[in-house]
Amino acid sequence: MSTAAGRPNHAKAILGPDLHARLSETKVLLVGAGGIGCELLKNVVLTGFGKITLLDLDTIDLSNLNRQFLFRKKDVKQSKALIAAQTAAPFNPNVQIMPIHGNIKEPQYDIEWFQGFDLVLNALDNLDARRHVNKMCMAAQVPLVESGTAGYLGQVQPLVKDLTECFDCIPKPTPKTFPVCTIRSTPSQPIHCIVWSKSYLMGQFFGQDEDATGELDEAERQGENAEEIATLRREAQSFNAVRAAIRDPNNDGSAAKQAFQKVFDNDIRNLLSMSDMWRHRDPPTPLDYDAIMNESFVGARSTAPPQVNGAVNTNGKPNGENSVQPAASTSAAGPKIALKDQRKLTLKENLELFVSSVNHLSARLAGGQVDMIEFDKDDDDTLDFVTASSNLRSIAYGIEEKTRWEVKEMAGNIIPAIATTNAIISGLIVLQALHLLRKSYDKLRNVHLQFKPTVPLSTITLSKPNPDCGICRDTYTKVQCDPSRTTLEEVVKGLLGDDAREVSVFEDKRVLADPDFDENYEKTLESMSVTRGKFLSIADEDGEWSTITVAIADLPLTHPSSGPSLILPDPLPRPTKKAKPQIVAPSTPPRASLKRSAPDDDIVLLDHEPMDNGQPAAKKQKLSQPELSSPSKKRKLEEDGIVLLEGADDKMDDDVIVID
Ligand SMILES: Nc1ncnc2c1ncn2[C@@H]1O[C@H](COP(=O)(O)OP(=O)(O)OP(=O)(O)O)[C@@H](O)[C@H]1O
Ligand SMILES: [Zn+2]
Repeated sequence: MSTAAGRPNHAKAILGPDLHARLSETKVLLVGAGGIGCELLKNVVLTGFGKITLLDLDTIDLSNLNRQFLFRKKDVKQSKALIAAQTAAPFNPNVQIMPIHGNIKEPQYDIEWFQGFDLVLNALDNLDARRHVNKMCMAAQVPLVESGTAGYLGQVQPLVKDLTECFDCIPKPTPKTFPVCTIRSTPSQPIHCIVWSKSYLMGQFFGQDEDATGELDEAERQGENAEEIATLRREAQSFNAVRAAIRDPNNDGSAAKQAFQKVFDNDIRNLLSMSDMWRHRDPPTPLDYDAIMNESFVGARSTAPPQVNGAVNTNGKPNGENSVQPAASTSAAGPKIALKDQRKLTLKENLELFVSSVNHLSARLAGGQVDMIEFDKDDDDTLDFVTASSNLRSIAYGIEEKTRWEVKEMAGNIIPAIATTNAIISGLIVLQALHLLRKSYDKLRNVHLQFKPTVPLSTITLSKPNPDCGICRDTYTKVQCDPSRTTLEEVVKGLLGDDAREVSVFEDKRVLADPDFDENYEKTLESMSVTRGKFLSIADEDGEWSTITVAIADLPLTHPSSGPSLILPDPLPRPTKKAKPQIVAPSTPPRASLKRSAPDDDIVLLDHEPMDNGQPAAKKQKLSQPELSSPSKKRKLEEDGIVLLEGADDKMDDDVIVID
């Protein structure tokens, strides 16, 4: 029987009537309707999970169609969740699919919402959303199956609070970073130029206006080197002039030339004047706009391969290392028939691409539709800009140029998505989900799809939670309240009851109170933006007791408006005694995080200041003080990219890009 109506019989025969009947009552949440999510939805529908909620924030892109089989060309630009639900619903008329077009991080998807599910299945593509769902599932005590694919590799991991590791038990590998001087002044590889262009230059030209004048005035007052400050001021002013020209509605195209001359000519000349810098390395060559355009430019080195048919460049030498870059408009890498994206551009072509991309981006900003533009690998104008500007920088520094295709891969950190991998992983997710529903916890496995033809799948018995984990070792609880009428003190003191321990209180990365800082206790939660969907963490000062993490939920709908503004849990949460505080990383080696595309995860631009959460300086300052005696919290903050400086002498790793 192969009709939709008959399909559940297959599942029933395999699962047995009991589990099959239970499945129809099972409420499952699927987060993500992309590559894995589409396959997974098809599987859960056919298996007979009766009540499926499918959530995705995105709309369908043309590039999704080669592997996200629930979508067709006519669906492009429509909500992924809606269309996936519509396409999959007829596969099994016995199931209900409730699609939601939204971001899982929105506050309405709070602890109570998560508690409405029996099971959560992740099909996400970024660390941030994965960590969020992990925390929500730990707080709501709902089992989660986490998954990811990267090319031919994949992983499925069931996560159950108190029974197994959670997603955050093992620190994820530190994102790839480069020393700031390499990016700013002394690149030696194509990736350095791509990072510079994507993460620095894009922001300077098209990003939000960050007026550095105040900071420089302050630095001057503090007695910093006056000459250096004057140079920084000049640099900021010339960037401001270019930014203004780019945003000028009357820009006649001259902004692109101005931008080019600033970064590829003037700035390089300034760098060359620091002769010490070039004692042991090859100096860069300033690029001359007019000479390149009229094909008379001589001077920059190119590593572009020789042209076909033994072609020679304008000065008679074959192209290659240390030869002179021709300004000719023929392709440096091959015949004209090569795909536009897959051939290297000449110097002049790169300049022309720079000019046209700046003009396009400038028109978008000057038109007032947007006030800033960020790099997006699927936005042709930003990709053109990053391709052209990174290649121009490479040429100035004698580094090999890259094709637009290669730049897209490197800047977008893309590993090709493989539909078969997604299909295998989605099948494995359902198998683990069934173990969870049967409560066959001893059968749960961490499964890896690997590149070994003889052993394509490896299964690993699940590890116990890491006792130092800053997420799953917390004691979770919930308060229902009206945040506009409830003070921090009412919540904290109410939850601690007779417990008179000294504590610090956090909301995410913000320190709201500690034993020496109690001004916030009398404030309402709302005045500190602690509202529905957020968590407060109450950490023991001595690190002896587990942190109490409190989910903020709304008052019940039936709660009388004249009733109390806060309903505390009954019984009150009981933190557990920690074995011994440790400030060491767990012994388990970090595993590779499986994410196929995570352009924003791979590069960290760290400022000397801790992350600005829009908080006043005093509170940000709190973060840099050593009172964070809850070791798990400290480790978690460090993983989040917050650097806790223990004292005045503490130094930042120099393996970090600091862009100011
Ligand atoms: N915070 C979030 N809330 C809801 N959905 C999310 C969130 N973050 C990511 N997603 C969704 O997770 C899905 C991941 O799927 P996938 O990795 O196939 O990405 P994609 O965007 O479809 O593909 P590609 O990145 O290759 O263009 C995407 O559809 C994305 O919209
Ligand atoms: Zn954990």
